Amino acid sequence: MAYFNLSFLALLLLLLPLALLLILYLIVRPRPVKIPIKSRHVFITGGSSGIGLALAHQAASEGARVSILARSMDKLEEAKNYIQLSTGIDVSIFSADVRDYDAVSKAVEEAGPIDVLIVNQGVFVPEELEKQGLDEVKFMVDVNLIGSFNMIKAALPKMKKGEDSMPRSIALMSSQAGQVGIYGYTAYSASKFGLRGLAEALQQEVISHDIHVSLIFPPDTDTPGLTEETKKRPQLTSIIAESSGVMKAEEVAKKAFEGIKSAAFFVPCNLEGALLSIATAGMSPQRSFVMAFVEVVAAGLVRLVALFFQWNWYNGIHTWHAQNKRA
Ligand SMILES: NC(=O)C1=CN([C@@H]2O[C@H](COP(=O)(O)OP(=O)(O)OC[C@H]3O[C@@H](n4cnc5c(N)ncnc54)[C@H](OP(=O)(O)O)[C@@H]3O)[C@@H](O)[C@H]2O)C=CC1
Ligand SMILES: CCCCCCCCCCCCCCCC(=O)[C@@H](N)CO
Repeated sequence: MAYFNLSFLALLLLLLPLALLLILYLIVRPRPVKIPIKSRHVFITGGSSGIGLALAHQAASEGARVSILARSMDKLEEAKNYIQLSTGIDVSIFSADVRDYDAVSKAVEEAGPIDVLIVNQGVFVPEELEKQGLDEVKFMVDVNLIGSFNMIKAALPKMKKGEDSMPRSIALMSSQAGQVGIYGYTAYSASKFGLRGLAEALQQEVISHDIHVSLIFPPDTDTPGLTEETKKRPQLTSIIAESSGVMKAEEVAKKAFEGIKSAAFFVPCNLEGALLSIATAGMSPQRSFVMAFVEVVAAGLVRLVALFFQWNWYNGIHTWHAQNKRA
């Protein structure tokens, strides 16, 4: 009898997760889809530097037709030459400020219909809100958030009527600071959290046109932008950001393309990022039933880990203030 009960229990323990996996397999929406890159038109904003340049290089290496957009023509030409030399691919360049809708619209018109739009441009000036000028706050929101609206508004009509019948992608470059608010990043985090709302709503609007939205969440990444940023970053910003380490732009680009190709809605880039994505899954879509399973089963435990991170960060903030009062 005891033997029977035990094996029954073991069977149940095995069947429950299998049943959950089956249910999730049946219900995950949107459905999994593959986005081909080879021979397709990949348009990257902020493609002349850092992560954007690494993305452009990777797209070219995979045989895509690549266009990049940024303000400085000099940096665009430098990027074009670099990619030409290392891949033999000729990249189209467009000089425009994403804050200028007409300029962006004209660039998109010239570039032709886009298959994969990567909205990657971004600016970051970390400072405590009390010290930061509202002009800088507005600058970050304008470039990172409103600039992304401008890009998508300009590209969407032609993306809907794609030339081929293959699925297309709109990918947005967020940041781990777009998943959790970080000291010194009130404006930056707000601009990146904004991208999440944009992405979630947009995915529902474009799904019937076979367009798939991805949100990429890198940690600190070694780029010209980060070099500038660290010169003026509050110490506490760096201490908290160190929880997730630093990646190379090429590594982020590789993760980003893996995510884009599998049309993942959330694209974390490192282990901490994977945890962060489970902790902040919320009501975001999830196409992978395996990831959905992990999210459901690990939710409580990952929340506990998140609370330990907050414990650690707040202790750090208190300690820092105590020390700097004495100094
Ligand atoms: N580096 C990091 O630690 C992390 C970065 N990110 C995000 O990744 C993205 C790229 O960052 P990163 O590679 O470090 O940045 P870089 O500063 O190295 O490059 C930024 C790119 O964006 C372009 N750009 C900036 N402002 C505008 C504008 N108004 N209109 C058009 N293009 C513009 C720049 O060209 P130009 O100046 O000529 O216009 C450049 O090509 C950003 O969205 C950033 O928030 C996310 C997490 C971490
Ligand atoms: C469940 C537990 C999760 C634990 C992991 C938490 C780690 C969070 C670290 C946040 C780092 C933010 C870096 C922002 C980089 C950036 O965007 C700037 N460099 C500007 O470009």
